Amino acid sequence: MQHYLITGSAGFIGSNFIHYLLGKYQDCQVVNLDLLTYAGNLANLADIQADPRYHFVQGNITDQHLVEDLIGQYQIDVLVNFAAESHVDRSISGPELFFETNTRGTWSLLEAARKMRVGKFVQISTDEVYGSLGPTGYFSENSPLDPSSPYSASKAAAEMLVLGHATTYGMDVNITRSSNNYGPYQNPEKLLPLLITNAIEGRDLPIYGDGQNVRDWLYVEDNCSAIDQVIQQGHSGAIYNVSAHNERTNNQIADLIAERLDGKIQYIADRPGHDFRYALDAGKLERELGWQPRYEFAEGLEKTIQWYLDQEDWWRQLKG
Ligand SMILES: Cc1cn([C@H]2C[C@H](O)[C@@H](COP(=O)(O)OP(=O)(O)O[C@H]3O[C@H](CO)[C@@H](O)[C@H](O)[C@H]3O)O2)c(=O)[nH]c1=O
Repeated sequence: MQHYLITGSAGFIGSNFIHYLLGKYQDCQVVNLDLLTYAGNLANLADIQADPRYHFVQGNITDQHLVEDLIGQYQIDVLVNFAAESHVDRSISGPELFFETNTRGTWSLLEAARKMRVGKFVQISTDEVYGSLGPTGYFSENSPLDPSSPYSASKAAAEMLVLGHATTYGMDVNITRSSNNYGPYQNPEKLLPLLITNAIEGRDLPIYGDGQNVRDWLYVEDNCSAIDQVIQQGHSGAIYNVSAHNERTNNQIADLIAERLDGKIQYIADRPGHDFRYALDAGKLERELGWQPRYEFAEGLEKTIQWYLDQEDWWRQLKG
C-alpha cells in the first residue's frame, strides 16, 4: 500500500490526480497539503472528502516543519509536488510570490523529504522551462532550459534544486514536464476555460496579439496517467516530457469555441515576452514506460465544454 503526500491538490491538475489515484488504487492513502489560495478549491474534492483513504491538511509547502510532521505522521512513501503559482500573467504583475512558492516551496519540500527519507519525490514541472520554439521542431528532455517569464524561471530553478538533491543525497526523484493541460476544474483565468465561460456568458473571447501563438494541448486525465506511470516505473533521476501532440494556434482554439458556443473573438494587447510556440517530443515516456494518451483533442475539448456547461455554479463563483 502506497502513502502519498500530494501538494496543491485542491487545484486543477492536483485534484484531477487525486480522483485518478483513488479511482485506480483501492489500497492507498492520500494526504492533500494545500494552502487554499485563490487557485485551490475544496469543492473540486467534495465527492471524496469522506473517503477514509483521503486526508486534507491546510498549509504552506514553505512550512518545512509541517511537511516533516505530515511525512512522519502518515508514513509517506511518495511526495508529488503540484503546488505552484501557475498563471504566467500573474507572474508578470507580481513575480515575488512565484519565487516564494514555486522555488522556495520546492526547496522546503526537498529538505523535508530528505530528512524524513521519503522514497520517491516527483516534481510536476512544465514545458515552459524550455522557453519558446520557432515554427518547427520539438523540445526533448535534453533541450537547454531557457525560461522567458518569472513563472517559468521559478519552475526551472525548482527543477535544478530537485536534481541537485538527487545527485548530492541520492534521492529518488522524477520530474515531469507537461504541455498545456485542459479539462474539468481548470480556473477560468486560463485560456480554454476563459473562452468557454465567456462564450456561455455572452462575453467576447479575448485573444492576445495576432493569435498565432501555438500551444500543445493535453487532456488532464492523460497527464494524470502519465504521472502515475512515472511514479510506478520512472527511472530514478529521469525527466519525462508529457504531451499528446495536439498543437493548435490560439486562433484555432478560439474559432472552435466561438463556433460551438456562438462566441465572438476580440483581439487585445499581447502578453509581454509571450512565448511563440511550445511543442514537446514525448517519445521517451512512450518508449521507456509505454505511456500513450487516451484522448483525441476533439473528444477532450467536447468533454471539457460539456463540463463547464454543466458546472456553472462552480465557475461563476470563481469569476465573480
Ligand atoms: C489568458 C489568455 C491567454 N491567451 C494566450 C496566451 C497563450 O499563448 C495561450 C495559453 O495561455 P494560458 O492559458 O495563460 O497558458 P500558458 O501561458 O500557455 O501556460 C499554461 O501552460 C503551461 C504549460 O505549457 C503551464 O505551465 C502553466 O501553468 C499554464 O498556465 O493563450 C490569450 O490569447 N488570451 C487570454 O486571455
